[in-house]
Amino acid sequence: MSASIIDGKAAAQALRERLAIEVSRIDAEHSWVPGLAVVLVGEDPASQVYVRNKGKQTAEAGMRSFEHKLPASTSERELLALVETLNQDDSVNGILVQLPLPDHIDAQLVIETIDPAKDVDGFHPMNTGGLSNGDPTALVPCTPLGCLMMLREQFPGGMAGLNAVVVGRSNIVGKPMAQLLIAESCTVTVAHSKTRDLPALCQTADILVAAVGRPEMVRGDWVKEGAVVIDVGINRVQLEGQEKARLVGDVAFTEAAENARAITPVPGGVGPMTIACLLRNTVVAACRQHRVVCELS
Ligand SMILES: Nc1nc(=O)c2c([nH]1)NC[C@@H]1CN(c3ccc(C(=O)N[C@@H](CCC(=O)O)C(=O)O)cc3)C=[N+]21
Repeated sequence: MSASIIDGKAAAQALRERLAIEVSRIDAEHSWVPGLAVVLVGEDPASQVYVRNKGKQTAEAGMRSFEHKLPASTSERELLALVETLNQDDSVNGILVQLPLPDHIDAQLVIETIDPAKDVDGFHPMNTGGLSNGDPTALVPCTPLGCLMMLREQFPGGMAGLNAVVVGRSNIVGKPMAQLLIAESCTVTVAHSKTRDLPALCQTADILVAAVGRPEMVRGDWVKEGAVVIDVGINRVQLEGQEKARLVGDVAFTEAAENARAITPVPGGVGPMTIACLLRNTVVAACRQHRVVCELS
């Protein structure tokens, strides 16, 4: 079988178009627009890519974008004070503090300082707890949410009873992805660096989500015939004799595409959907804060 390629870029654009329509409806009926604040401390390259695309797309959807770029030397106290200011600011409906943060800042403390109602990353314990309890009002982390949306398109009849393997157990992707798949009634296994015989485990997966951050670790023969493969990895690899770094996923794409029924590419797969879901979470959060019904389909 040769896999169909899941077009995350197109799916993200379609989602952003629906968001723009909802934002203009809200503006017309209620005279406010959702606002998203992004805080970047220091100069992590992955975060810079993210911020670049995000600011543009927030504005294109008709929303307000507030960027706070702070030097790497910013103290924990200063960052917490900024978060508290943003918590109090009614024009800010969503707050995202880019991770990773410099070592001298306690990232968990920063996350726990964000008002859970404005935590559009879905990292606050109130939201992670809500997700695991099946609370429909919990804000869901953007990357796993984007993966779920693409999976739902692949399984019009639902995912109940399917074997899902999530490779990676991070708080940002692996754990919340597993929760979402459990809620879809999949049988979920979370694999990680200590997992024994990872290839054999992956071969049992109807749904395989790779989120480990290791370039092309998942090989073609790990993929079951007809599986749907979601590649969350965004790895910059420097090839010899080439000037520019190339982006590759956690999955060896060409090999895996021979066995998979459908697969996300890198770039153009999960990445664009992550940003679109961030905007979605901001619109949803803004509607809740204003106690108006969100009419997103
Ligand atoms: N609090 C927080 N939340 C995050 O969600 C978060 C973060 N911190 N820190 C950094 C990482 C990274 N991240 C990306 C999202 C989209 C693309 C993206 O759109 N990638 C394009 C490629 C862009 C390119 O060409 O370089 C694609 O995959 O097609 C990349 C990276 C979100 N992150």
